[in-house]
Amino acid sequence: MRPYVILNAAMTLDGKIATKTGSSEISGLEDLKRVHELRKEVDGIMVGINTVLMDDPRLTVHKITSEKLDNPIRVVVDNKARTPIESRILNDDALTIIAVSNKVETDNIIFERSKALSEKADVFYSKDPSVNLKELMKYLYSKKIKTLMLEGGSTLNFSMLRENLIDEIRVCVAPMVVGGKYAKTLFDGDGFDFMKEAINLELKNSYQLGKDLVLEYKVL
Ligand SMILES: NC(=O)C1=CN([C@@H]2O[C@H](COP(=O)(O)OP(=O)(O)OC[C@H]3O[C@@H](n4cnc5c(N)ncnc54)[C@H](OP(=O)(O)O)[C@@H]3O)[C@@H](O)[C@H]2O)C=CC1
Ligand SMILES: Nc1nc(O)c(N)c(N[C@@H]2O[C@H](COP(=O)(O)O)[C@@H](O)[C@H]2O)n1
Repeated sequence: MRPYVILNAAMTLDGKIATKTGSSEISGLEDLKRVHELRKEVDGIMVGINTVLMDDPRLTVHKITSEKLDNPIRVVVDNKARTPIESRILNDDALTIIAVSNKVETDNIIFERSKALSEKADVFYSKDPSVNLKELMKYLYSKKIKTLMLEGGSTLNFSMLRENLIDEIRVCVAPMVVGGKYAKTLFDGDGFDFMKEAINLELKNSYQLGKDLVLEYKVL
């Protein structure tokens, strides 16, 4: 068993989720409120380590008022235990799970960092050199995460997609373009070689929110 996974992101019309320097404020206020309504509904929110290093996100419900007392559990996929100990994701607002790779077994620095992180978070130790996402999903389900919001970045998005671990994609398309071949897109990673390998989607809903366009797809 694994959580039901909803990928949510904001991108420019040219598919970028950040500029080449990592600047990523894309959504308008209305869309951010939609995102936080979704955060309120899910049991967990997951990001890759580069997103933590670039954005220092909180990943809590903080742009809307909520009667719900608990924030979702935060999850960071972090092979080498690089999550800074002072980062906001480790504050007391919610429980945090850091998933690290088996590099902790052979690299003393990584081991020491994961030990320090375990004082502030629940550390999941994967058996593989890059966190085994299927294994991680099973673990999250065992921790009562039945619905998981995936909030980027592009590398983790593609790994989750390739492993068939995404059920829905909700994307806010902002009316702007930034260009740049080094700017992150919605899905990066290695990509597929041929169109016949593409993951097919079905558009379920689309609507305008302020200046932005929201598209909601089911992954087939
Ligand atoms: N506009 C938006 O909606 C959003 C934008 N962003 C932006 O995205 C950018 C970050 O994206 P990106 O650089 O792609 O990084 P990610 O946040 O996707 O993190 C990728 C890293 O996660 C680690 N990792 C561990 N296991 C896996 C695995 N199985 N598969 C994939 N990754 C794994 C790796 O770390 P290691 O290298 O240590 O091995 C990898 O390099 C930032 O600029 C951020 O602002 C992020 C979220 C939303
Ligand atoms: N939906 C959305 N729109 C944008 O414009 C964004 N830049 C993001 N980014 C994601 O939200 C995280 C920040 O969360 P906090 O406000 O700090 O809780 C960021 O790290 C991305 O995952 N999302």
